[in-house]
Formats: sequence, C-alpha cells, structure tokens
Amino acid sequence: MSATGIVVAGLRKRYGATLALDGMSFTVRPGLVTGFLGPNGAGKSTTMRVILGLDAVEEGTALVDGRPYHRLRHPLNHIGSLLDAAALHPGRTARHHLLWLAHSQGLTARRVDQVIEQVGLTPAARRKAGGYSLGMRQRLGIAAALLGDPPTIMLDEPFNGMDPDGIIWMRGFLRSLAAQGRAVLVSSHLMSEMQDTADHLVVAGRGKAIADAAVADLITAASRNRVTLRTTAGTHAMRVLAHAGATVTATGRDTITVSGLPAERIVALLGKNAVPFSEVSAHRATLEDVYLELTREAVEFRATTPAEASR
Ligand SMILES: Nc1ncnc2c1ncn2[C@@H]1O[C@H](COP(=O)(O)OP(=O)(O)OP(=O)(O)O)[C@@H](O)[C@H]1O
Repeated sequence: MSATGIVVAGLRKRYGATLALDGMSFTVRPGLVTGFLGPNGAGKSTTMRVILGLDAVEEGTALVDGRPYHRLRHPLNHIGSLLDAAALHPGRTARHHLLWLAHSQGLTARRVDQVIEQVGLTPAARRKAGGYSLGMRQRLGIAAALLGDPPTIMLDEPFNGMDPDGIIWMRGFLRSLAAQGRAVLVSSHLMSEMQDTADHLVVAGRGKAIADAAVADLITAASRNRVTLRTTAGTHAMRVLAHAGATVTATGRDTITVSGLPAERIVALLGKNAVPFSEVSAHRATLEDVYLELTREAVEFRATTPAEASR
C-alpha cells in the first residue's frame, strides 16, 4: 500500500449563519485506524463530504494521496468511503448493487464476490437490499468502499445498527484493514468501540480538531496521578488523605478518587490511621473520560428539560 492517506488543513465553511468548519486540520496516516469523534454538529460529516469533494469550502485544503479528490484520475482506487448506509436501491440484490458499481469502475464480477466474502455477506448476497437490517447495509456499504482496493478507507458511523456480533466483527475488520497498511478514518459516537479499535484519535468540536493524538497518549494523560480507593469509611479516609495533601473526591457510594499521592503512600496512610479499605488501584481513564473532558466546552446541543425547551 503506497499511499499517504488524508491531509486536511485549515478547512473553513459556513452554512448561512452557522460556521460548520472553523480551521479543521488533521492527518489520517497509513497503517492506523484513526477515530473521528465529536458531539453532534461538530463538523465530522461536513469534513468527510469535503474530503470527497461533495462540499466546497471557503478556505483550506483536503488532500487524498496528495491531491484534492477531483484531481484524482481514478478516485475509487485511492479512497473508498461509506457516508450513508441507507442510500441503496431497495429492489436490487446486494450482488447486483455491487456489480452495477463494479461495472462503472471497470471491475470484474470476481472482485464483487471477493468483497462480498470479505464483509461476510455471501449468504445474503442474492437477497434484495430493501430487506436488509441496518447492520447488513453497513456491510454492503463497506463492500462497495473496498471494490477498488483503495489504500484509504473512510467510514461515517459504521457501528450504527450493528448487533454485538457485528460490532466485534467490525472492530476486527477495521484493525485488519489498517494491518494491511491502509489509512482508515472512522467516525463514531461509541467511545468504548473506539478504545478497542482506534490507534489515533481526532476529536472535533465546533468545527475544529480539539485533540489529535495517539489513543494511548490521551489515556495516559487523563489517568495521570489518580488512584481509586474503595472504603466503607469514606469520611475518615478523606480526612486522612486531605491532611496529607491529596485532593479527594467521592465518586461513588464506596469509592473515592484521590490525586496528588501515589498508591503506595495512600496504602501506608490508611494502614497507619486504621482506615479499612478493600481496594486501592491506579485509575485508568477510559476513552469516555478523555472525550467528556475534551468536549465539555464544545457541545453544541445540550440536553434541556421540557420546561427549558418550551420557554
Ligand atoms: N446542508 C446543511 N445546511 C445547513 N447547515 C448544515 C448543513 N450540513 C451541516 N450543517 C451544520 O453544520 C454544522 C456541522 O454539521 P455536521 O453534520 O458536519 O456535524 P457532525 O459532527 O457530523 O454531527 P453529527 O454527529 O450530528 O452527524 C452543524 O451546525 C450543522 O447543523
């Protein structure tokens, strides 16, 4: 796979009064799954449409293998994408849908059967797509994206509508595409799935990338210096640890999060002061923690109570 992936730099776009993209910049590198996360309205879908040349921008560039999409001679050999799994002809079978696409790209029926096999749709390939579940439509959309054997794959919310087996399959499948050296960009709302799937994360907020880093680094940074303590003597424990200079927060009925002291020192202090406890463990942040922290300022739509909404 000799390709350079996607480079997005300084995209700005308005829809009327809405600034949909406000300097969006990031890179999607070969050999990695890059997760694209962000609250509703953050600009993820708009960015993906711009990458595919479906939307114009006022400023900035989006390059696939070093060129704007419209300058690629055979674009589908450079990038395969799935933006809307529902966009299918319901009366066509999956195989006919793919044959029709393959024909328009000068590809063979053999290639169609290969991609059907790859996404696990062989048993359903001769059924009409109109009767497919959303999860099956996602697989069909991915098969279409793979037809031209592109080194870059871009999928908008591919976990949507997948059942647990489908989600496990999708995770492994995305990992295998990256292991083949492809650049993979995947948007998702499911933080837990991204934690097991993505190597790299771009978090969008209000039209720009507010984080662009390796998943492992984001989790290490968010986990730093925090220890989870489980005790039935919460008040006593908090007094002892605060006195020793720690910052303590009750995070559950029996759990306290402690920062500013290493776990060994906490154990020693609790022992010395005869505070009972059943667990002291270094806190490992989840991607959900990282995400909530990063996007706190960037959420466009917050939940409102019915009373607020009717005002
Ligand atoms: N065709 C359009 N016309 C007007 N406004 C639009 C259009 N497309 C997007 N927007 C606005 O641009 C902003 C970015 O939208 P976009 O769909 O890119 O966000 P997103 O991160 O993909 O959100 P979601 O997670 O809800 O899909 C939003 O404020 C949205 O309302």
